[in-house]
Amino acid sequence: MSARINAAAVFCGSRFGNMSAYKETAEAVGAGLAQAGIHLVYGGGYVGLMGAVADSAIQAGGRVTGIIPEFLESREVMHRGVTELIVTDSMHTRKQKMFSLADAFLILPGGFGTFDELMEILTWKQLQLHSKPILFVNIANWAQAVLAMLDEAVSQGFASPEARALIEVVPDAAAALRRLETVSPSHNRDDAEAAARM
Ligand SMILES: Nc1ncnc2c1ncn2[C@@H]1O[C@H](COP(=O)(O)O)[C@@H](O)[C@H]1O
Repeated sequence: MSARINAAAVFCGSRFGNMSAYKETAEAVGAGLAQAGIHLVYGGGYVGLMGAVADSAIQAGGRVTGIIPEFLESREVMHRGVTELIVTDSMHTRKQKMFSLADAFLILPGGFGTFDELMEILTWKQLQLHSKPILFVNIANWAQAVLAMLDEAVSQGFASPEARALIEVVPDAAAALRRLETVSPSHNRDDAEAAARM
């Protein structure tokens, strides 16, 4: 696969979850990005699926940038084997930096932090601050309840069907990696200008 984009940000859990498929998916995504020559941008931790995606990308020879806020350095066990580690002063700066480096976003299984990251990147897209793809990797239907919540917001008249369509749901790592092959780097918006509005 030849890379059409430079970098993808992966949002995922700082825990492994209850099914082996979650870790296997994180590893497949990490290795697949590396093999495609796509730079992995992630939250900088060594634990859970975050560590798994980074480790597999590193093992496959990929470029990995971890971005972690100073106060989480010890709690999430900062990964010291990554190509580049950026320590930020806040959670918000971390997300802004991840946003500005990435051409696309992959959401893997995770907990509340992953949900926060998903909703922020989705609402920035809803506000037309960016047009980068958001791929929700719905392994074993783990995200069914999240997707149902989004659908309900549309049903209840709180969100538009167009906004709901801003998330692409893919079933597994292979489908996510295939979709990335079709994405062009996003140059239609000045990231610095967009970041100033976030
Ligand atoms: N409130 C939060 N905002 C942004 N990011 C967060 C928040 N809480 C946790 N995080 C980060 O998200 C990832 C994954 O967390 P999980 O809860 O395991 O999904 C991790 O890097 C947290 O620091």
